[in-house]
Amino acid sequence: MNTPSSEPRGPVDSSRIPRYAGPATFARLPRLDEVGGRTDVAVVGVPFDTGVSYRPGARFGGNAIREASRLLRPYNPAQDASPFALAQVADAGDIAANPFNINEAVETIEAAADDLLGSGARMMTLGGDHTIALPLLRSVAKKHGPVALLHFDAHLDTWDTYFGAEYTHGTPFRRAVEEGVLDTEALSHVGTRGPLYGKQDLRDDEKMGFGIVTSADVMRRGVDEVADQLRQRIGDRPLYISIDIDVLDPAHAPGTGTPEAGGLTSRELLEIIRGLSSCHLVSADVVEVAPAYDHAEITSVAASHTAYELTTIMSRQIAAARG
Ligand SMILES: N=C(N)NCCCC(=O)O
Ligand SMILES: [Zn+2]
Ligand SMILES: [Zn+2]
Repeated sequence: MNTPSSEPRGPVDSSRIPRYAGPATFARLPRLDEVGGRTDVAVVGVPFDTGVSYRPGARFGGNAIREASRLLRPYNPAQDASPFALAQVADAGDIAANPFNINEAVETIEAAADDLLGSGARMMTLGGDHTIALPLLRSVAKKHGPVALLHFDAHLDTWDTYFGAEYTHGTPFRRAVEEGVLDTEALSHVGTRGPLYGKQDLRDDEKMGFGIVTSADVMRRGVDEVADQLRQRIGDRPLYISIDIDVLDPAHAPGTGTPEAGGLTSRELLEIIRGLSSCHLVSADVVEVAPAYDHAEITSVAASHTAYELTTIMSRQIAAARG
């Protein structure tokens, strides 16, 4: 059992056991049951993609990210931290969501998140399609109240319905605003681009409280200025970061279901995240990795590094809070 006085159990030592050997956990970390069922940061998969509007396949994203994360090393120089030594990080396996019933799947994901967050863990969730952000945010809000949201995505995901369905990967953040689980003073999309259904999409989104940093804004203003602006908007509120991997340009993330040209580079994404290391990050997700469209693990490597930076932020804060 991990207690503040016991040392966290870290990843398998890749100088003794080849990193390509054995079943994959995120970053070769222990499974949750190997650390007594309690952890500070739970990396959890949600193999669910019944909410997609175009190419399916994100149900395989979590395991692709785990496979691609074998090469992550324990010290993160960009944040000057050893995330797996500062706090216990463990792989909590997958949430078994019903692929034939979206409403039931959303309930299952919320209940599983309640259990993990209730045990004191922060969640680093690996999707799955973007539908899963809604039950995750519901659960986070039960614990922290309405949270600030930083949403990296080519898309707004604040649309209303598709084919009459309310729970889809294009609608989670409209539902979240309607349900009051978000702090509407601190909502930002980053990396937005591509064609919309109409100008009203932007008006609706603004009315919900979102600010937009487009992909072109990131290019023109640079990552430091963008991170500064986001930090100011977030302040010391509890923050949830949701990263749709299609925020990256298809050159950096071909393995996804709804690709849009003109996106961020993986370097830009990682640098913006690092610029947010002082924010109070309560949980995060990386979603929409669909390995069937990937090549040479380009997308899943980018996603694994993204999850590594987010995990580092959470671990540093947990260690700092312990003093
Ligand atoms: N969340 C993602 N990846 N995509 C949403 C796109 C919704 C649409 O097809 O309009
Ligand atoms: Zn998207
Ligand atoms: Zn999305």
